[in-house]
Amino acid sequence: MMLIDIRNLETHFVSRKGIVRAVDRVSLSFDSGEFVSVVGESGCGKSTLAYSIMRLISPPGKVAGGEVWFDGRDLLRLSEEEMRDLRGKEIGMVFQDPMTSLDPLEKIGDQMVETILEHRDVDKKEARELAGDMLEKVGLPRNRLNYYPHQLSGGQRQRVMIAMAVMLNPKLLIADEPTTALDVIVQEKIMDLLDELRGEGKAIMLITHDFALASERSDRIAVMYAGWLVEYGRADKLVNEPLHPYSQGLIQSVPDLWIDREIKPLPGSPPDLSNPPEGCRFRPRCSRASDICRKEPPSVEVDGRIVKCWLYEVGE
Ligand SMILES: Nc1ncnc2c1ncn2[C@@H]1O[C@H](COP(=O)(O)OP(=O)(O)OP(=O)(O)O)[C@@H](O)[C@H]1O
Ligand code: NI
Repeated sequence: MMLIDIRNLETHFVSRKGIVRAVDRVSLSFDSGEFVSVVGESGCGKSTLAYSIMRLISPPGKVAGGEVWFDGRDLLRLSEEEMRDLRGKEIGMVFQDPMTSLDPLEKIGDQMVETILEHRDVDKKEARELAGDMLEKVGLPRNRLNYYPHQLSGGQRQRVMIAMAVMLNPKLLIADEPTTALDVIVQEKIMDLLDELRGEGKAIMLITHDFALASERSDRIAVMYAGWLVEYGRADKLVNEPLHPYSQGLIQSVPDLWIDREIKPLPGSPPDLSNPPEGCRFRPRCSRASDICRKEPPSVEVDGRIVKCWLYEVGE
């Protein structure tokens, strides 16, 4: 049994224009000690997938179907109280902008200690000790406990967020664009840190629109397009020989992946999800589209990978 097994997950947002199927029957699973990246352009449903796992979708959004098996339990069937206890303790999450999740008026150490005391049976002194240990673990000096968030750089704040996300020793860490606002060197250091946590046996789910970043560290890559999981499989295979035309397009548009190769930008942009194209949602941008693509493609297993594309349906 895998640590996390997502089956047919569906999350909708109801808008004036209709129902937005931001996560549309997505299935994927991975195990402890695996680093999985979820990639895709803006608006393809990556964050919605993460928030759905954490049950943090609020109206007008709603998880409309599916299962999220985590360590033997379906998270979608837990009570709100069980879920609150599980967040942070069993699944940690780092969000894109640390300033929205850190309290600007409270010192880093006090914020960390509060969370530890909520979940752990320790006294204040022990909690502070643990908070200091966690800062050191993410490469910050202990005295940062006495700093306010605004006294830290963006990279340091992101480290604090990661320290807070892993201080209760969760089995899974979900990081949604944790390095987007950071320069390349700091970005690499944060990636090293995630790598290290994977090395300790945690599962890492990194959400990023940066295919190059994903390809460097991941064991597996999930490619999302317009709410669909269009390709999922081992990272090395997916990067070297992408199967889905969207994966191919994404990879060809990334400068860092190959040196001797012409970079081809991927024309167009993802559809408006309140009114997606009929059949394959990638069809209007796909150079290999044919008549059959007016029908929704099946998810096919090819070479240990899952691909949602008619090209791989045997007999078509
Ligand atoms: N609170 C919301 N209300 C209505 N629609 C939403 C809401 N949050 C997300 N959506 C819609 O769901 C779809 C997926 O959005 P999501 O934020 O999950 O994409 P993403 O892949 O994380 O994009 P980005 O790379 O920009 O973060 C988009 O069409 C978006 O407009
Ligand atoms: Ni997002």
